[in-house]
Amino acid sequence: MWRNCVRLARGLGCGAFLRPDPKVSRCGVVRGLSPAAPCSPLWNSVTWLSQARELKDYALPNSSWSQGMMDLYSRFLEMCKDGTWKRIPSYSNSVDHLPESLKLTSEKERKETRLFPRNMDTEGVGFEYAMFLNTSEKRMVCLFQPGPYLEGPPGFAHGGSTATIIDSTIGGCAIFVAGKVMTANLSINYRNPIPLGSVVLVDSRVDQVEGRKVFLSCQVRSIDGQTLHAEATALFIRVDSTKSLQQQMSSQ
Ligand SMILES: CCCCC/C=C\C/C=C\C/C=C\C/C=C\CCCC(=O)SCCNC(=O)CCNC(=O)[C@H](O)C(C)(C)COP(=O)(O)OP(=O)(O)OC[C@H]1O[C@@H](n2cnc3c(N)ncnc32)[C@H](O)[C@@H]1OP(=O)(O)O
Repeated sequence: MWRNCVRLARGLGCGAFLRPDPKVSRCGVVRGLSPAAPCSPLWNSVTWLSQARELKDYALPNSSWSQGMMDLYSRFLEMCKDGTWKRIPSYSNSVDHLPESLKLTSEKERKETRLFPRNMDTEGVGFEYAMFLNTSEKRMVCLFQPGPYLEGPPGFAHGGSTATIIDSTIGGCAIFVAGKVMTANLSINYRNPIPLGSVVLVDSRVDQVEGRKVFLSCQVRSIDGQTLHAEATALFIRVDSTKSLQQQMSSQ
């Protein structure tokens, strides 16, 4: 079963968080993948992408990460050891995250599907973040360090960038629990501005699932938990009938 989980996760592009992969360099680039590399239907289905270009996992530490970001990241990695939490790898193209079963036909044909927060060319200037999933709690947390290109009020993160990271974290949580979803509603209360370069914890969870509707909530807090920066509720709608990633992983 473990082997199948690993295979599935590779198909999802998740190999990096399941076990160290010798093909993944320290900066998270997956090198030299070919059809002869570890084989499973899901793995094979993503090799056409990796042949065309290298898959870089952006949710790994880089030199722009502050000590606070590194410390928090290490704390969550520790919590991954007993399987309670899982580190979620992150790529610049959204389809690289998805198994074939969750892709629309048009996505299969499209080679470039840029995922907005992962498409800044310089490390540290925009969205630096790493996500961790707790499946039993239906919870996704995101460690977020906003860079200077996200400036809104002088010295602070633009509210739209905060909305983006909330939407991505909540969205990631909804995807793992419910499968392919779209944001239908996102309601945010901004409580305290987020200083650029600081590190905050975006903590989201699924509160309820009613048919195709997935209701979630989220809080954005400082690392010490003392400052509430924002809180949000969201409604996501499932847009197809495929099983959730969580169901697929547990049925392997
Ligand atoms: C992008 C993939 C990345 C993959 C990542 C993989 C792994 C995760 C790792 C890391 C996470 C990283 C990234 C996270 C990814 C994504 C986050 C961003 C997500 C987005 O950024 S996504 C873009 C913005 N999003 C839109 O662009 C949606 C535009 N919109 C529509 O596409 C339709 O509107 C739709 C599909 C929403 C519904 O359309 P529909 O036709 O399927 O359904 P319908 O309208 O019938 O509604 C069914 C029932 O929901 C109720 N309902 C609908 N809307 C409501 C509302 N607003 N308020 C209250 N209730 C509502 C109805 O009232 C009815 O309720 P009832 O059944 O009770 O009558």
